[in-house]
Amino acid sequence: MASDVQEPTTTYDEEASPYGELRLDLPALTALLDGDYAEIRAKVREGLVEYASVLEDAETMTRDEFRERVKDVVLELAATGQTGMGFPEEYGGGGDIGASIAAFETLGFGDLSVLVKVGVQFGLFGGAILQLGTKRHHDAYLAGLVKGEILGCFAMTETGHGSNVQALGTTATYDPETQEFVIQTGSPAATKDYIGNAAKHAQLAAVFAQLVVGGERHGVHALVVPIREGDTVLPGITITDDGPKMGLNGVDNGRIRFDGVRVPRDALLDQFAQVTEDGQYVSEIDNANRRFFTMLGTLVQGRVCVGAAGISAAKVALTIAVEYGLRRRQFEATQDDREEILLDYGMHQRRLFPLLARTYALHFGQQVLTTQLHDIFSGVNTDELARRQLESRAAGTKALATWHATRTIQECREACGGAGYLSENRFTALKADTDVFTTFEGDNHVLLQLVAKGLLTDYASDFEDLDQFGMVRFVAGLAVETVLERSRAHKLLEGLRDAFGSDKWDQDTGLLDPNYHRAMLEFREEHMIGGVARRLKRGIDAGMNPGEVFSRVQDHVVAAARAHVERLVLDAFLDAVAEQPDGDLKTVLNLVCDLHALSSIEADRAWFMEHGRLTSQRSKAISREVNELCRRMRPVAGDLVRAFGVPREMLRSEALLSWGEE
Ligand SMILES: Cc1cc2nc3c(=O)[nH]c(=O)nc-3n(C[C@H](O)[C@H](O)[C@H](O)COP(=O)(O)OP(=O)(O)OC[C@H]3O[C@@H](n4cnc5c(N)ncnc54)[C@H](O)[C@@H]3O)c2cc1C
Repeated sequence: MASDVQEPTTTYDEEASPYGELRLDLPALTALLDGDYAEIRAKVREGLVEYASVLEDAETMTRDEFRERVKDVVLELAATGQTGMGFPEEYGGGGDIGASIAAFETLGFGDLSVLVKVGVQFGLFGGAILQLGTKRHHDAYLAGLVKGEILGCFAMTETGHGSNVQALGTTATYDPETQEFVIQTGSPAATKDYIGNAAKHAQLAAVFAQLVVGGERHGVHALVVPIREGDTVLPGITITDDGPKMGLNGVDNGRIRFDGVRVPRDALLDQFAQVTEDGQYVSEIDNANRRFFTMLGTLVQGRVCVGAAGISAAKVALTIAVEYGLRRRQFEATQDDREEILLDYGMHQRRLFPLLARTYALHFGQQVLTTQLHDIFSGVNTDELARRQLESRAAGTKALATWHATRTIQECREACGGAGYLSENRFTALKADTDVFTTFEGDNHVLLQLVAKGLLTDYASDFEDLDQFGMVRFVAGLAVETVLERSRAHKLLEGLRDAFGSDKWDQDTGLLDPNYHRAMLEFREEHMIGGVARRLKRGIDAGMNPGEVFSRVQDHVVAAARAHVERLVLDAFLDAVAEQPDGDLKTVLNLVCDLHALSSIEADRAWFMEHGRLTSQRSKAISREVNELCRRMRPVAGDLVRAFGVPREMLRSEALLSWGEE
């Protein structure tokens, strides 16, 4: 695609602009976005182009044919080594977790059934074997699954329980006579449900079940259970298809029931708990809750990947909408004798550019998360607190990124008008396939409650022992001063007054001052966390049931968590900009970051006004500034989306993207 499609019709007073004339070095920006794993991303991009026809196959093939096609693509990818990068080298993997996330993120530009099937096979199933299993499981399965010779599924969710996994109904009961576990589904609600790879292709399942040893229940554990040989489902196992879905129809999701299925003692993935031959349950982690959350914590990579994929899907949508906006004309709006370019309309800029800026912010937020994950899982960082913070950050980033994807894809579809509605222009698949990102790997609202739990308890060492009610009791049990201390908003305000040298820092500071942006987001975060803590404590002190207190405060809890992650994302963007040497690239990034920060404040201006941080005058000034920033972004908008490096073939949209060419 040409990089100089249409010059904007709007002119600017460059001298009056704090950014001056905008020039963008496209390769330099792409290199910055691709980061440390540019080579791997390039390889995955090439691969995407090779099997680009899969995007069309999703529309033309029957569901059964398409599932087989997707499976074949996944196996081809496995053969090239693109999907095994996170596994140890001794089993044919690449031994680099950061690389595996970068590869997955880049795969997110392509067909999302392929992406999700890769996620199920290598991330979920492979991740369970790697993280929850021990050497004998690694020796038995890893080399085969990395090559795609062993296909597996991750059978955690049941019809009755998705978010509350601790309440699963499937049981694995140890029989010391035969040294086997007996897997039993029990009630219909305990049927494994929505399980990717289960309906057709998986030979093995990592089954999550309540472990019963010597008549005693020890909570949820995972076991490897063979479910199929060739196409034949094994005795005692019933598998049914989940049927057509809203999207991702290249993935074979299914339901599994187990009736007295026996597996050897070795089938228990026993990294965190073992069962001896004579039926003794042994674990170094005494507390069942903590054990459970420790096990789940090792699977955090799945969440990191889904957030990354959401951001990639948003990039695809924005690339199409901005490129189309640079070509499509409607109405004669200026003196020019031609109709106006869509992207020159203020409204079009307003709709797309804040989303584009936020995509950049989330990209940098995700980069920080990936680095943290890599360091912790590669043993570079062994700090326990950092591990807990990583889990929280992964949950929060996944929620923000996937909601952002849903919103962005819809706006971009509308921005392409009727053309956006045609399947050949990609939005049908983007909308349908990403919709569930907000639900799987943890429902977003539930994930944000997890984030809030960490914040309210300051990631205390017993953080993982606490369920919702435990958390309420924990906060309620804190001394009043401690709860007040948790609300650092007051102190923060004093600090800000000193730092800005003004009592009215929130009115006097320049709207484009990054310290102002950060201060606003930090104030909101601290104020909200403090407010939640006080409300929880007040409810308990008044003798209310902890469950009821929590339920009443829940909207506040989720808002606080969201505010926290918003601030983390802004910090990541600010840091990325600050690290750049002075020059054109930094200037453009500053503009994008300013737009992200100010449009975020604008989006929540009711809250800031309610809490005395924004006068109505300043609020209006912020809206004017957002408009101005959008106008200024217009000349570089095309290159800002091109820097994402979405391969042309992944956009499809032939007619749409050649619009206006003679
Ligand atoms: C296409 C697809 C693929 C999937 N693949 C797999 C897979 O391979 N393996 C697997 O194990 N699972 C898989 N899942 C399951 C998925 O992880 C669950 O659907 C998800 O965790 C949500 O659980 P649920 O459906 O039971 O929803 P529920 O937990 O019933 O939630 C329903 C609604 O209630 C709300 N809610 C729940 N609890 C609370 C609370 N405490 N407070 C306030 N609101 C609450 C939620 O926000 C949500 O909006 C898949 C699902 C789909 C749709």
